[in-house]
Amino acid sequence: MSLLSIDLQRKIYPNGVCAVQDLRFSANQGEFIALVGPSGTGKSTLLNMIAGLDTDFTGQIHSPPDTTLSFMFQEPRLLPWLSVADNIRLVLEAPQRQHDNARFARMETLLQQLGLQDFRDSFPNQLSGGMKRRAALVRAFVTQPSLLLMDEPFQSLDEPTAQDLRQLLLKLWAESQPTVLFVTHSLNEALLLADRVLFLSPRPAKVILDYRVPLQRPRPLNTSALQPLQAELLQQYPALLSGLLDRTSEEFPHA
Ligand SMILES: Nc1ncnc2c1ncn2[C@@H]1O[C@H](COP(=O)(O)OP(=O)(O)OP(=O)(O)O)[C@@H](O)[C@H]1O
Repeated sequence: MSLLSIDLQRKIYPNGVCAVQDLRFSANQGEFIALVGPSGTGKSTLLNMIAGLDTDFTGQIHSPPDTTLSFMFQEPRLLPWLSVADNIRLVLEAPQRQHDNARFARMETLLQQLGLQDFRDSFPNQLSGGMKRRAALVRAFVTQPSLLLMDEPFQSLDEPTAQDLRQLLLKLWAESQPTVLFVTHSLNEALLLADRVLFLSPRPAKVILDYRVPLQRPRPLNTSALQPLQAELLQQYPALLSGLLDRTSEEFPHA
């Protein structure tokens, strides 16, 4: 069943930059979709439009009226003057949300599950980069969203930490099955996580390949298992992927 349907004709910023043109796709309930494309093509712009943060565009974005949304950004965006627990409570106590004890219980479970139970009263500047991302993951999942937007959430972390977070994300996703749109520069990360990879053109962004990842779940931890897929993709779509593969081979060494 479709959760999200995107039919965008155009997004032009006031300075004349056209970030998105003729971009169309739909996402089913519970699907994990990676968006991969060159730097500056319009990936963040697209997520902002889907989240309703940017409404100045021509086109349609449809989702059922009861869709609930979480957004995890490149930076964890924790408020520095609040503890980990208070940062998370903030989304539970947002004015439009009813006080719901089950959600507070869920916060405690997630803090435990992500190994943050002893850091619930710590402040963000007392946490490592990986722990801040864990807190951001708790915040993203605690409201049990039906749509989760993730904009390069594991960028600029060391590779083992990023790999741990990817596994945690897959576990949380499997438990509650939100539809995920995950922006990444890394083909390996996309192949490891997603059911489908949407490859975007250079700006203005449009979908140039909608690729279904032919791998069973649970996904292999060892990224060398992804090499045959990469090779096959490169053979089939050489012009499309050569740039991406060059960029990602360094950043994602074999586990
Ligand atoms: N507020 C803005 N005003 C004008 N131009 C903008 C604005 N925000 C983004 N752009 C431009 O729109 C284009 C798309 O930007 P966007 O951040 O969506 O790309 P991206 O694919 O997410 O990039 P990256 O992979 O580097 O994060 C870029 O050329 C960018 O400079």
